Amino acid sequence: MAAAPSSLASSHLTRLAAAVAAPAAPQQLRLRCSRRRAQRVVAMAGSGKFFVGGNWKCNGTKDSISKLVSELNAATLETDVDVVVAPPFIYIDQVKNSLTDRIEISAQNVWIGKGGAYTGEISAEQLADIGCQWVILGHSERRHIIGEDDEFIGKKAAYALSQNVKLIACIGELLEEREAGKTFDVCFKQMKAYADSISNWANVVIAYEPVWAIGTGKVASPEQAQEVHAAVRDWLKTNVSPEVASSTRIIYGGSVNAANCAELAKKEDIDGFLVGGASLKGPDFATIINSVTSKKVAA
Ligand SMILES: O=C(CO)COP(=O)(O)O
Repeated sequence: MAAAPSSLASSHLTRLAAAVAAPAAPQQLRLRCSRRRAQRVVAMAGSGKFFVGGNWKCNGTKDSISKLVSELNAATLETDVDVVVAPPFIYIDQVKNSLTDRIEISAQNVWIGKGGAYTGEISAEQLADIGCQWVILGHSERRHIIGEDDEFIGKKAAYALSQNVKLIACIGELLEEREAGKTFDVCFKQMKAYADSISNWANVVIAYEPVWAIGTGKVASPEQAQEVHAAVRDWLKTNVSPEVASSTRIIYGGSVNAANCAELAKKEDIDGFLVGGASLKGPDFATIINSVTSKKVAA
């Protein structure tokens, strides 16, 4: 692990404040990834299904979650979208017992290995036991506020997958890393840590979440997101396999909302979204899920 959580937390907050104050970073990335439209038959290839996750983070009460679940149960959702919500651990059982089976459940974290004398932790076996099918790992808030590093995240990923808990594997660069032209380097390093630990990618979704876009209202432009998604897919092609590159969904997260989702969804390599704040409002989250229709039009 890196520095102490408290200093990490304050420097992270400083960065977030800077990101809010600063204009979006000029695009400094090298356009070294070829457009591979010819290789991907439709706007979304691979496993085919658009994927939308709602990361509720450390939000909610029994009452507010009950209201949100009612909104989601009442929503009309496009059928060809995989939908997952990630409540705080303590409400997973409530959500599991009240939410339509149409939507799967994710945890926001998991212990690195088998359960036991690990105070305050939750194991992958326990997630599986209560019917929680997914876990989000490598989220920037756990990397930069809690201090989880690549190796720790990779081990968690491997263990969760070994217990048949599917993985939403987050990556993403800080604002200063983007401004220094290091976006690809940072994302590829984070990808390598996953690749070193993962042997079967069938149950993995990659979430590109630029840290400067998370919770700031500064969404990446569709071009900025597409550029990184295409680069990550090329990285998978070179470093894992062409099959994994074309079948693994790469979703975007960071200030996605009901108004900006359609333009993002049109991009070839954006296979869905990981949504924070807007996933706490049922109708908005439903609009984001249903932005798959923009993808179909773009195809
Ligand atoms: O961190 C996120 C999802 O994991 C994104 O959060 P926001 O949608 O609130 O920016």
